Amino acid sequence: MTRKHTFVGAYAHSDNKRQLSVCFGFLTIENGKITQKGSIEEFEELLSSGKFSEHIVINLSDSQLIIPGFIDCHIHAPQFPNIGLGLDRPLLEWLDKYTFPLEKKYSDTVFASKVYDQVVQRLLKNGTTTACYFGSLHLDGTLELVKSVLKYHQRAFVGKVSMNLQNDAGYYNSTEKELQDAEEFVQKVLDYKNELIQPVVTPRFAVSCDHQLLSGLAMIANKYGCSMQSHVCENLKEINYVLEINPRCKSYCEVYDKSKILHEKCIMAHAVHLTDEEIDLLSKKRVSIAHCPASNTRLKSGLCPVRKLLDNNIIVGLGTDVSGGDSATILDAVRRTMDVSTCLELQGADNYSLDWKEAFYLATLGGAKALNLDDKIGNFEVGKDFDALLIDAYAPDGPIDEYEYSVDENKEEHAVSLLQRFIYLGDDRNILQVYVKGKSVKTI
Ligand SMILES: O=c1[nH]c(=O)c2nc[nH]c2[nH]1
Repeated sequence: MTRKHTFVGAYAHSDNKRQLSVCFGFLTIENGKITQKGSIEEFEELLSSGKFSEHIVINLSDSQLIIPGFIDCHIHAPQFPNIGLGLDRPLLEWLDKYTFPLEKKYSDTVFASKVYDQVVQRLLKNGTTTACYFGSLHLDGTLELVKSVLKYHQRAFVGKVSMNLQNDAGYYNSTEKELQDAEEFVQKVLDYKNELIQPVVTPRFAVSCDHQLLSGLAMIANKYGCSMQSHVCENLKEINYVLEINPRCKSYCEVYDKSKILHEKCIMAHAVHLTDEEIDLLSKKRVSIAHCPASNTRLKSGLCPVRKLLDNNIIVGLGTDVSGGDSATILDAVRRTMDVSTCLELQGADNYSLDWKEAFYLATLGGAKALNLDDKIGNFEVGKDFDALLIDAYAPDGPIDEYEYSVDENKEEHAVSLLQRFIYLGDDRNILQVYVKGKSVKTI
C-alpha cells in the first residue's frame, strides 16, 4: 500500500488491560502505518470536506472486520515436515527419535530453502504476520529461513539453534563452533538492515547446552542488543535431567539465571512446571513466556497455568510450537489455550479459565509485548504499523438463514459476534487479506 488507504467498517483489537475493543468506523493507512482513525460520522465529515479525495476507500461488508495479525511466539520451522507425525513419545525421546534426525537434514540448503518457503507462505495464509522462529543447528540452512521471510515479507525473529552437548543423533557442535556461528548469524541478519527481521540468539535448552555455551550466547546477545529464546520446564523428566547435570543449581531457571540469559529481551517456551520461586524470578527479570498448549498436551508434558503466570505479571504470548504442536495456526493455539485453562478450572482452580477475548489478546497484543514489539504492532493505535487481517466470518459460503446471521442494530455488538464466530470456527478461508506493514502478503 503506497497510496493512502482507508478501511471503513468494523475493526476489533485488544487494549493493555486485555479487554476487547470493537469499533465501527475508519482506519487510514499511509506508508504501512496507521495515521488516522475515528467514527463513521467523522469519516463522513472528512469525506464530504474532500479530505479523503486521494484515498482508496475500502468499504467492509456486514460480515467482514479487520483484526490485528496473529503473532506466533514459538515455532520450529525445520520441524514442518513432521507435523502430525511421531507424537507417541514424551519430549526427550521424541527429540531423539524424530526431531533431531529431521533437523539434521537442514545442512542441505536446497532442502532448507524448499521447506522454509512453504513454512512462511503457510503461516501468512493462516494469518501469522509475525513469527519467532527456531531454525536448525546450521548457519547456512537457517540463513535460508531468513531469505524466505524476506521474500514473502513476513515480520520475524529468526534464531540459529545452538547445542553443544552430545545426543544419540550426533546433532551438536563444539562450543567454539557454536559461539562463532551464532555470532556470524546475528551479524548476517543485521546486515540486511531490514526492520521486519531480527536475529534471536537461541540456545535450544539446558539439556543441550552447558554453562559455557549458555553464558557465551548471553554475551553475544548483549553485545548486539538481540533478543534470546529457549525452552524451560516443559516436562518433568527434562527438569530432573537438567538438575542432575547442574548439581549446584536448585532449579531449572537458576541454571539460566547463572548464565545471565534471563532478562526482558528473553522469551521462554512452555514454563509448564515452574515452582513459585521460579515464577517470582521470571517475573522480576521480566522474562516473557510463549504458551504452547498444543505441544504441552500432544507430548503429554502438562497443563501450563497461564492465569497464574498472568496474575504474577508475567507477559504471555502464544506459540504453535510445530511440530510438538500439531497445528501451524494460532487460531488453534487460541482454542487450546481456552481448553487447557478450562481443564485447570475443572480440576479445582477457581475463576481460572481464559475466555475467547483474553485468548485473542494473547494471540495479538500479548504476543507483541512478549516479543517487545508492542510499540510497533499488536493493536490499532495511531502510529503503529498496519499488521492486520481482513476477515469474513461467513466465508466461503455465507450465512444460511436469518437465524444464523442477523445484523444487529448495534454495529459494535454485531462485530463482536463476527469475531467470536471466527475465533471458535474460523480457518484460513475466512482470512481474505493479510497485511504486514500495510503490504498485502497472502500468496497461497
Ligand atoms: O516442544 C519442544 N520442541 C523442541 O524442538 C524442543 N527442543 C527442546 N525442547 C523442546 N520442546
